[in-house]
Amino acid sequence: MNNLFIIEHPLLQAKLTVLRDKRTKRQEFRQTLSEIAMLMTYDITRNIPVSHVKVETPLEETTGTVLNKDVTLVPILRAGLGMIDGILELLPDARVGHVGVYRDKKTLLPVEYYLKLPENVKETFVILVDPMLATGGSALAAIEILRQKGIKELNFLCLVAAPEGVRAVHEKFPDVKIFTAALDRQLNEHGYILPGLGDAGDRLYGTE
Ligand SMILES: O=P(O)(O)OC[C@H]1O[C@H](OP(=O)(O)OP(=O)(O)O)[C@H](O)[C@@H]1O
Ligand SMILES: O=c1cc[nH]c(=O)[nH]1
Ligand SMILES: [Mg+2]
Repeated sequence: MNNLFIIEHPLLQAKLTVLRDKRTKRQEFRQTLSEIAMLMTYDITRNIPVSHVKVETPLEETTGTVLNKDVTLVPILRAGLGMIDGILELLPDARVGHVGVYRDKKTLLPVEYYLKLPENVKETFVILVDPMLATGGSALAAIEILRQKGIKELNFLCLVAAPEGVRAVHEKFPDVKIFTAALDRQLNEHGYILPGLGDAGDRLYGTE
């Protein structure tokens, strides 16, 4: 699939296994999700725009690299928040916008309830963040909102994706880059990802 990037690094896959394990308790789940997000940031920023500057080492002048675009992280509440601290470890200066979308448990349709973005968001490198891409409804709702704000280039960082969700996003927005640690098998009849890791928001916040 075009514009789908599966990050298969062993360190990351080992952490994903901890998250999948139903015995993993809240504190370890939180910590591990944050760590995995940090590791994925390394990959997702591979194509971030840079410029070159002169730098003096103690021995001579050489050419160095600086990032030349501000970064905006946009977590989809609530579960996306669980990845933000880890990403900020590598991008401490990033701005954070918030999009509140939850999935109605019966209809599985997205319900939007909050939006706050930085003023200049369309001039920045934007990373939309949510650990779970299931039917794709929540991601699509968030992407529509960001597109309406004039954001053209979008990177979507998730952890576990279902083929149904990837298809739904790419049917409508083929140019959105989706980065994930796993492309799982399918959705069950309640819209949960199989094998998945359960309800990410509930496991993070103890609301199961
Ligand atoms: O692709 P979809 O079918 O839309 O499902 C994925 C969404 O479901 C979960 O959120 P949830 O609705 O449980 O909200 P929460 O994060 O507040 O728990 C998850 O964090 C995604 O946002
Ligand atoms: O498997 C799933 C699907 C949607 N949301 C989750 O948190 N988990
Ligand atoms: Mg949830």
